[in-house]
Amino acid sequence: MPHIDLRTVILLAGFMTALMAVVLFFVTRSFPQRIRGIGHWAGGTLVGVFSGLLFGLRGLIPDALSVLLASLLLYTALSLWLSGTELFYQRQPSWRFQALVSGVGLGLLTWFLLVQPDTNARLAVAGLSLPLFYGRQLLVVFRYGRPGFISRFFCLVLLAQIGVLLLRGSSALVPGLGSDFLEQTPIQVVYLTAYPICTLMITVGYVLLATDRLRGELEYLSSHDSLTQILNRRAFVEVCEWEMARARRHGRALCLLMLDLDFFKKINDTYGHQAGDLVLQGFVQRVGAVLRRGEHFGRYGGEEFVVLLPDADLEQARQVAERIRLTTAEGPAQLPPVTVSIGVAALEAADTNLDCLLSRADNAMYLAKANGRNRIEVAAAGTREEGGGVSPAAPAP
Ligand SMILES: Nc1nc2c(ncn2[C@@H]2O[C@H](COP(=O)(O)OP(=O)(O)OP(=O)(O)O)[C@@H](O)[C@H]2O)c(=O)[nH]1
Repeated sequence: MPHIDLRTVILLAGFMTALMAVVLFFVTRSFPQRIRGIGHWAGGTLVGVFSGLLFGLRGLIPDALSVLLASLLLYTALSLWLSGTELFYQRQPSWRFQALVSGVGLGLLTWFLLVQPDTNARLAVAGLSLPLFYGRQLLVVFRYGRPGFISRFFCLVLLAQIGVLLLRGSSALVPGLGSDFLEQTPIQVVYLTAYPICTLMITVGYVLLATDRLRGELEYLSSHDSLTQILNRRAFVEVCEWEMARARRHGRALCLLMLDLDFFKKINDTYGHQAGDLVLQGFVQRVGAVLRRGEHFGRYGGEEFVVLLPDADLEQARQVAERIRLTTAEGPAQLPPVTVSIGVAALEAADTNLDCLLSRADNAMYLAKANGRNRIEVAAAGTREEGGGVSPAAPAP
């Protein structure tokens, strides 16, 4: 095996991890405060760097510093990392678990340094207790992480780190395989090279997780209405186009509802704009409760909303519209009463684009307004012109 200066490896890895700590501190400062845990990751990385430096000075400084203080810093660093991950996923930090593992680990390390000196026992204690911190992080990411490449990458790196530590810890218990910390044995060379690389990759994982969270939030903000949290017009149109193409490909039905709250201006004028906002939110909540998975709901503008019903024929769509009309009129007692007018249109072969379908639903909705509001009008097949082909089957308010 080629000669590798292990002290240099540790110091170099410490330098690179210190750079990652700086990156994480920048991320902490520039990312929104609501994304929690990044500060803990940055702090843990910095503490870990000092711990690595002390370990690297083994033999040059007293053991109390290069073993005990270094270990204390390492357990602290891993506690901060674990807490950061728990906070990142809106979990309570597991303080008791962290205190227990750190307390038992540090107690045994002190015993095997000062009372009954035994290097292999210390390596075994560290190798078997530190994976508990990584294992718990792994569980948190596995349970609460957003499915996708970044979570998978992070879990794999954590698994690799757990493997490296367990290998080192258990090999210290096998007679003949134990060695001192900076000794040039194959197992120690592998351990002291793999461990810092995994540590570095974990810090890269933290940066990736944080940027992925921010990307997800920006994506949500750009596609959802800020008042009602449903799809905004742009995102709804995208969904509609996708569903229209799918319906055409598979020869399936598709219906669109155009909903407009009645006399909404009066609500604003009578109760104030804030009460108007609450009415809009209450309306969205009630309509959301009527809709099923796979049905899409968007805010088209002001007090105008749209619902897309894949695989629904006109009769099914009319039934959904009626449930929406009823639940709106029932409204909660603590909010100003409101009603809704609804236009229903089904996708037809003649609808060359989404605008055709939207305009037929819109026309039917205007007819519902003209016919007295708080009612449903259905655009009959083949109607393209304003006001044409309205079903008389619409229920009376
Ligand atoms: N509170 C609140 N009001 C809004 C919002 N967006 C639009 N509006 C109001 O909605 C009202 C719409 O009024 P109009 O277009 O005249 O329609 P309407 O009073 O509902 O009458 P009809 O549609 O004919 O039944 C306007 O007063 C807008 O200011 C919003 O986000 N919050």
